[in-house]
Amino acid sequence: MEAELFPRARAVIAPGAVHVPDWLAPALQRELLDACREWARPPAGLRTVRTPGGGTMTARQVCLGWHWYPYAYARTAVDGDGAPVKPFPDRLGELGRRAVTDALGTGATSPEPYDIALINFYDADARMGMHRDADERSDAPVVSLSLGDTCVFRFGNPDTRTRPWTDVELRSGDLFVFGGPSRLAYHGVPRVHPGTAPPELGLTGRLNITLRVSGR
Ligand SMILES: O=C(O)CCC(=O)C(=O)O
Ligand SMILES: [Fe+2]
Repeated sequence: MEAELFPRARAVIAPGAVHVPDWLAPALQRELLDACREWARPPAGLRTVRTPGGGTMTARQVCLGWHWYPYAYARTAVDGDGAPVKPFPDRLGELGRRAVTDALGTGATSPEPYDIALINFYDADARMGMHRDADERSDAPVVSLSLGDTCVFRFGNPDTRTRPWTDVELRSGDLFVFGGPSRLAYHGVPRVHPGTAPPELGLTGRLNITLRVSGR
């Protein structure tokens, strides 16, 4: 990664949606990457998600706490090997709370604990279409952590899949939190920039971890 002339600034992208660059220290990125490699193993490991229309998502996914499939949550990998979903680790819950406080302030923390992690792995050609995270029964903010390659993260509005939106560059270690009026905003990943991960991390591709509250 090139050295920046100026450090990238934290930015409010929409009401309740905040980008905090370089939130995860390199050692924590390494720890999370190692953990993702373990979580990706079977049973209930990394899988290709099939949509009801017959398509497949190009980002592959593994879940912790609750298993997401289009468009609901289950306790087992119902669209995979059927195994029980791996437990949601306490340390991710703590990380989620700290992320919300740092991004949105103490008033924004959810009374319910974070209990879902969706981990998406993007290779150079993977992307994610515009969608809303609408299968949770909680309005607690979604916490997004990025590792590896830089991507374009498109953050839109709650009403339409189309403009207005803002394209944000998410790099390894960046935090993005969306809650409040932006909790149900459409968002997606139109592009990953291959080969942009910090070399010392040791990841080819991009991982994104979203932490959520199920409300169940
Ligand atoms: O990869 C990202 O940055 C976004 C992932 C996402 O929107 C999701 O998992 O619902
Ligand atoms: Fe999403």
